[in-house]
Amino acid sequence: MARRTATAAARPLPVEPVSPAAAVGRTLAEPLTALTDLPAFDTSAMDGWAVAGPGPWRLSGRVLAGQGRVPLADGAAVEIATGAQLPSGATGVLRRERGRLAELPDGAVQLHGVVGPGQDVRPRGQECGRGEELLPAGLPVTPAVLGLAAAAGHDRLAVHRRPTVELLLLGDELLTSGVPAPGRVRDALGPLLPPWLAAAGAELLGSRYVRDDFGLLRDAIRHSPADLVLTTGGTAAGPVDFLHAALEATGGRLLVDGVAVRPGHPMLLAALPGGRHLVGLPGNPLAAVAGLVTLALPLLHALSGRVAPAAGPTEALAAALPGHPVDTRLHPVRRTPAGLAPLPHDGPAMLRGLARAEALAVVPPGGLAAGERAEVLPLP
Ligand SMILES: Nc1nc2c(c(=O)[nH]1)N[C@H]1C(S)=C(S)[C@@H](COP(=O)(O)OP(=O)(O)OC[C@H]3O[C@@H](n4cnc5c(N)ncnc54)[C@H](O)[C@@H]3O)O[C@H]1N2
Ligand code: MOO
Repeated sequence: MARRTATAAARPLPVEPVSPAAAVGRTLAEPLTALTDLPAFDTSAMDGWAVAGPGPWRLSGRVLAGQGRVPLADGAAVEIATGAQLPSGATGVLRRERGRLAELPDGAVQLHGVVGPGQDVRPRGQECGRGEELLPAGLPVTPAVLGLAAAAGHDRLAVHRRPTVELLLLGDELLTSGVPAPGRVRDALGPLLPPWLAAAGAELLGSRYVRDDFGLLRDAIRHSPADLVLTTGGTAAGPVDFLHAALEATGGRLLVDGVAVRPGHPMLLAALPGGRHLVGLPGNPLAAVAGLVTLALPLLHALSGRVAPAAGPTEALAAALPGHPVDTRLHPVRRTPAGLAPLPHDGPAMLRGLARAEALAVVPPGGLAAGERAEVLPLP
C-alpha cells in the first residue's frame, strides 16, 4: 500500500534525447523501434561458400563481411565469411567443414557438398522488420538495451531526466571515522545509501550532515534543489526529532506518515513546494533500508518513468519466518537451493544480516511457514 502511494505520488520527469553512454540506468521514455530490418540484408551465418542452385558448383572469388552485394550465377559458388552479405542469386551456404574441393582438367575448382534451400543463411528481417517495436517505454536502459538500440540503428535514446537526490544525515551523535566514542555511533547510512541510489538511476547532488537543530533542518529542506530530499533519523518523537516540525514550516504535505511495517514504521513521505518530495528514513539502519525500498525507490522509479511491477516476485521459504501480530515484517534473506533462508541479526539497528542478504522477504502479520512463498523485494 505504502509502495503504491509512493509510486502514485510523482509523474515522470521530462524527456531528453541522450547518447547511449548517457542513457544507461535511465528509463526509455518511448518504445524502442527498429530503424532497420535485422539483419539488414541476407547474411551468411557460417564461414564457407555461398552457392547458387544444386551442386557441384564452379568456385570463383570471395565475399568478406563489410562488402556490398555481388551477383552469383546458377551453378556457381563463392567463398564467403560469416556475417558477409549473401550474393544475389545464392540459394544457401555450405559450411567449410562440409564441402570438398576438386580441381577440374581446365584448372578451375569444383565444390562438392549438399546444401538445403536457405541453409545457414540469416534472412533479412529474421529478428525484426523496420518500424517494429522492440521494447516498450518504461524499461530501464541496461547494457543489453544499449546493444540492441545500436544494432537497430539508434544514435540517441529518448529517456527521462534522472531524478536528483540530496541526502541529509541527521544526528549530533554521528561520527564519520574511527570507532564509536562514548555516546557516539559511526554513520552507517552515509556510506550505504549513495551506491543504492545510483543503482536506482538517481543522481546524488550531495550528502551532508545536519546537526539536531530545527532551523538548520528547515533551511536545508527549504533550499534543497533536489527532486527528492532524503533524510535519515529524526522521524520519531524524540526530544530532538525535528523532521515533522520542519516539514510543517516548509509547507510540506505528508502523503505517508508512518507505515505498518517492522522495522521502519516511522518512515514518511511528503510533497514539498515546487514539485519536490521528501522521504524520511528512520535512523536505525535496517529500518532506513526498509524505508528506502518501501518509499524512496518506488518514488524514484515513478520520477524516472519506470513501469512498476504490481508486486514483487514470490519465492518459497527454506525456513519459517515469524510475523509481527499486526504489522508486515521485512526480513533479510539469501537464496539457497532449499529456498529463501532468513538471516540472523535482523534487529532494526543491525546491519549484519542485511550485509549478507540478497533481498528482503515480505512477511505478512502472523508469519509464514517453511515452504510457503514470500514476496521478495530485491535490494538494488
Ligand atoms: N517512543 C518511541 N520511541 C521510538 C519509536 C516509537 O515508536 N516510540 N520508534 C523507534 C523506532 S522503530 C525507530 S526506527 C526509531 C526512529 O528514530 P528516528 O528516525 O527519529 O531516528 P533517531 O532517533 O535519530 O535515531 C535512531 C537510532 O538510529 C541511529 N542512527 C541515526 N542515524 C544513523 C546513521 N546515519 N547511521 C547509524 N545509525 C544511525 C541513532 O544513533 C539511534 O540509535 O525510533 C525509535 N524510538
Ligand atoms: O521500526 Mo524501527 O523502524 O524498528 O527500527
